[in-house]
Amino acid sequence: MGPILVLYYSRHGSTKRLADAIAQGAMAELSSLEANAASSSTGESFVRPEVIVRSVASLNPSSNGASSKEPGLNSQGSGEESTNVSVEESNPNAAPTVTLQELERCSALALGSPTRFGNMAAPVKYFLDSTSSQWLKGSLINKPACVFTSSSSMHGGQESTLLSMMIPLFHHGMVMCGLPYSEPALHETRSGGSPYGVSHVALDNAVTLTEDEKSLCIAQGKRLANLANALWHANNPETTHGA
Ligand SMILES: Cc1cc2nc3c(=O)[nH]c(=O)nc-3n(C[C@H](O)[C@H](O)[C@H](O)COP(=O)(O)O)c2cc1C
Repeated sequence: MGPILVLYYSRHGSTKRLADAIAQGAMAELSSLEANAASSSTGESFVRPEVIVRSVASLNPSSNGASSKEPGLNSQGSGEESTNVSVEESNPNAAPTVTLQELERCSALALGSPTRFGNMAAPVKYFLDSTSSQWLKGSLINKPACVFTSSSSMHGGQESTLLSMMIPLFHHGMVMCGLPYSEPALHETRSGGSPYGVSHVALDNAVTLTEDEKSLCIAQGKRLANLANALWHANNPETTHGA
């Protein structure tokens, strides 16, 4: 069973916090699956998969003089599409950059992006647009996935961003999982969190997650890991749990 991949882009750190909390939930679920297998009377063994946290690469520096604040503008600032993409600084504390092999090998994917005009950020879309060979090979078919986002305002397009990130994952044949309303924090949250996926509202650029946001991330990570194990086992009936 390949690693559970938590993949994100984050410029200021909020989306990274969500990613780290989802990874924490996934690891907790794997520990509990491992403990259950160890205490099982059937003597079933469980080979625990890794949880890896990765970021997508920033866009390449423009050599045509376009401002880093103006993605997509050409040197005349006309707004016409430039052949060189412009600089998008990433968080210096970002996780290592993902490779296509890591994506291909994963047994589950959590994909996160800041909300940008109600949509995913360009570096995330740019990365997804580089995955046609994984689509051709069907590498992600029947693997579970979830999506997450951070925005600066409560009604600034979190749900549309989450839905937009799901679309390419459906094309890849992934099995989308959100959060059920049996999660108490989904009823109680006064900030981020939705059945479409976990989120953070970074009012005044506050990157720290609320208790409800964090507990929903943990629940999302657990659900993703649990589904990864179940789906992988269903598709590989002859093999040891998690092997
Ligand atoms: C180009 C751009 C577009 C943005 N669009 C939105 C938006 O539509 N709605 C919103 O609430 N916040 C918007 N924001 C704010 C970010 O979503 C917010 O700061 C987010 O928490 C950043 O995540 P990060 O800390 O992971 O970088 C935008 C920011 C930028 C730079």
